[in-house]
Amino acid sequence: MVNQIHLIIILMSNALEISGLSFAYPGGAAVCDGFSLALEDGQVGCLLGPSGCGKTTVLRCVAGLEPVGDGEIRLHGQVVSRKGHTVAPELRRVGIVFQDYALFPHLTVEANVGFGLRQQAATARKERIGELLDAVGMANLATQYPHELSGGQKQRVALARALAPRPQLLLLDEPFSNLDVELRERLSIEVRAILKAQRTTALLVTHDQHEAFAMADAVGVMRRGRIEQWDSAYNLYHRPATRFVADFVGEGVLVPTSVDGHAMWQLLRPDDVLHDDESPTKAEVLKKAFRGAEFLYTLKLDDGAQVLSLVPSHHNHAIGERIGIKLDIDHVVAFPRIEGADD
Ligand SMILES: Nc1ncnc2c1ncn2[C@@H]1O[C@H](COP(=O)(O)OP(=O)(O)OP(=O)(O)O)[C@@H](O)[C@H]1O
Repeated sequence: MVNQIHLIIILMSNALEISGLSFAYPGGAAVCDGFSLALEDGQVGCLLGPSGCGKTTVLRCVAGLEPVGDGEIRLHGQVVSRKGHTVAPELRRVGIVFQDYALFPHLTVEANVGFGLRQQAATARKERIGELLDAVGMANLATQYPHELSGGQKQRVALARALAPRPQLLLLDEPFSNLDVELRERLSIEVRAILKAQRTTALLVTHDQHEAFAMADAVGVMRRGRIEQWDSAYNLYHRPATRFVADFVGEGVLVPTSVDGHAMWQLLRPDDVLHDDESPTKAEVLKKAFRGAEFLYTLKLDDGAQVLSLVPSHHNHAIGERIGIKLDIDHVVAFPRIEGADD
């Protein structure tokens, strides 16, 4: 009976639930205060935010590396952190992938991957190592040492090592920030596919929104130790809940406007401002950035306001030229203009 109740609790509960978490480093100010989030089984979540907003600190609390103040952290319904109670990191079944790979230099790729499986019988261990090396595309490098691998290959091994013991949660702390942009984009997509294939619940931390968008089912934009908006990438971009989210996610400008007599800021994304030679509304080209398929133009309107416009790159206009524009706004996003509160 007790076991049945336990099973029902596990089935009903989230894989990870953080509620009302507060945390301060000894002698320091609060890093998190009233921080909450929940991840369902198999969901990939991401904390996205500027440097110093507390992303890594939240991961450290979830991993059991820091004792928490107020609030609770639960893994599949079991409280692993609350004030005065911290389940040790090695008892949480939480895997971690770090920015700097942290591989064992004296162990081969396969020994690194098998490190967390030392208690298992040799055959089962070998089978699991093989399965993971296949999943991350490293089977042909099984006997190499870390110093013989590229950055991307090292991070694949680190991922395989973290996944090998089937953690109930995987934490990834800026996993691709040491890699070049192209590889970063490719690996984010690959790693998401691997996590989904292994049905792993994961929480990623990054300040790179492309990485967040490529990998996560839901993204929490953090500011000063709290989540401002927990949402899909699409909604964060098109329906930002606060001015901070609008500023932090994607490109765009906030232009002053008036709605029903109220002073507001209206968000204009570069894809809201279209270039149209026939349009009577003209704007001056102040800056242009070539992006391959498109130019990102910074344009000055007649009232002095500046907007961005994404234009197919065969429309190659000179700085200082006046070009026709029109707005194509599907959904107006506006925030109240409050004196002194627009930081
Ligand atoms: N060991 C520590 N002792 C005292 N303060 C710390 C410690 N580690 C971090 N902090 C402080 O806590 C705050 C949050 O840091 P944290 O590393 O969690 O931010 P972050 O969002 O992960 O930043 P980044 O993107 O730069 O890694 C910062 O103000 C930082 O200075």
